[in-house]
Amino acid sequence: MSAAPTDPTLPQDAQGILALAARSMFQLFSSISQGMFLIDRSGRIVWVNEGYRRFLPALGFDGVDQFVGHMVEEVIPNTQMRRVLETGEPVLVDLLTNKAGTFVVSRLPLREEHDDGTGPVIGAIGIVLFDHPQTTLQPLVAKFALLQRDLDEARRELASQASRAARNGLEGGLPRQAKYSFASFIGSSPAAVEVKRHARRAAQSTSPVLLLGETGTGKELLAHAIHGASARAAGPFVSVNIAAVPDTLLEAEFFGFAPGAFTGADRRGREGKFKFADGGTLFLDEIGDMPLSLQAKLLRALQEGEIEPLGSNKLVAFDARVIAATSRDLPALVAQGRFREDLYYRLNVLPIRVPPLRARRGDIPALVEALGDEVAQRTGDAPPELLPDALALLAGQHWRGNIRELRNVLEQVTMRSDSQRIDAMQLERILREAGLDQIERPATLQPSHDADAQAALLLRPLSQQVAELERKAIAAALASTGGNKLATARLLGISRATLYERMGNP
Ligand SMILES: Nc1ncnc2c1ncn2[C@@H]1O[C@H](COP(=O)(O)OP(=O)(O)OP(=O)(O)O)[C@@H](O)[C@H]1O
Repeated sequence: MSAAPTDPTLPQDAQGILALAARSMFQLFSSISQGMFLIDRSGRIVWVNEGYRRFLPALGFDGVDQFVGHMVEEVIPNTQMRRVLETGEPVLVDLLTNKAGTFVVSRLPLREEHDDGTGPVIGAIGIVLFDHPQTTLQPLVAKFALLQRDLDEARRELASQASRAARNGLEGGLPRQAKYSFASFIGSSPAAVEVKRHARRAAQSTSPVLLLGETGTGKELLAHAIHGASARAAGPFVSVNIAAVPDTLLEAEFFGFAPGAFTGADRRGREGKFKFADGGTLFLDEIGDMPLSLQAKLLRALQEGEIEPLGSNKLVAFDARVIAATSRDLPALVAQGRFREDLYYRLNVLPIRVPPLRARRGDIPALVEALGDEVAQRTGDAPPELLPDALALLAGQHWRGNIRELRNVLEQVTMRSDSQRIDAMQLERILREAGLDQIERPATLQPSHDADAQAALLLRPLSQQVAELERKAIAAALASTGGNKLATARLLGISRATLYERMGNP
């Protein structure tokens, strides 16, 4: 059988075929990727393709001359190209965030020609696979952001534990003490002052406290502060996040277990969180997620002051003050039969509603300053300075994730901006790049025809304008106190009778 005739336009030797494959792969990547550049052995940019040039303005360059010829880390913030040069290892897929946005990138080493591909590294190639991954790779990026957030929180916690340990002269065996005090709760708006007043009062009592509020509003922070200001401050502060522990492990986590209580259990048995919290405070976070099957046992423990470790048949007394928290609507869960009514009343002795950030927008400048300093300390960058129009833009947002989300935005600002002074336009761009889906623009930042409309609104009878403002203030205060009239009246500095009168005469 004769071999098929070879194509005379193709190289006939293996080396030639490989060289051709490498050339066409290079061209293919150059045309299908969003952009490509090359650096030499010293890390200097030596070439960029057409695609890459469109990122230059966002990186702060007017022309390619300001980019090519410079060291890669001088012109691309947060780049990891140097590592590829140093290790010779490719990074096939990575996320890069800098002031030009977030990108999915590849980094490949370039080696001197060598038969087995192990020649010395003579440069590297950077490829932007996707820009705007927020839209193209939304699920992946959302997951990444979530993981990043958890990692940041864990790092913060570790850092603060380490500094406390250093202060206490401890190496290991950290005491379980309050991490925050009332001073850590930033805010002097009426809603913030009111919630701190309630919490301080709760610290003087021994009854159970129930902290209610959206995610990220500071419920855990307040639980620490209440413990730290209570007579039990010298005792332990022990917390259980009920939503984070699998249902099957919760009972052992709460009450402990006797030696050999179940297959796989530690032979020596273990004490539970109730016992760990003896003499101190037990913080039950996400109590609304407590499985119904365990609620009866929790209720009994709270009523009797005794627990029964799994598999022990023995009752053990404990002495812990309970603070519970939830972002869920407990009365609704009770109505649906998913939360025991008797347990709800047992926990709801001192309820404290923690207002969402949008109900205390006046605290945003102080929070920006405190959280900005904290971010700067961690990243080693200077804290961002937000100009008044940028602060107004922040104040106008909905803040579904509350303080946690605000901190995240400040982290993005520090990471994505070169200048320290940020105005509303820069901030709006960063918010968009950070994936904030809906950006509210406050009236003061609307285009001028809106400003005209605002001016016209001021030219109406004063009584009408005052009544309107009063209605808005009452509605906002009612929303922030969850409809509690006494707290609303206090917040607004009026008597309850006046509040009822104003509500009846809108
Ligand atoms: N008033 C505040 N001042 C300063 N930092 C705050 C304030 N409130 C919350 N934080 C910070 O915001 C983050 C979230 O707060 P925290 O964990 O207490 O909220 P949470 O209501 O318990 O949230 P979740 O329900 O999701 O557990 C924490 O890092 C906390 O330190």
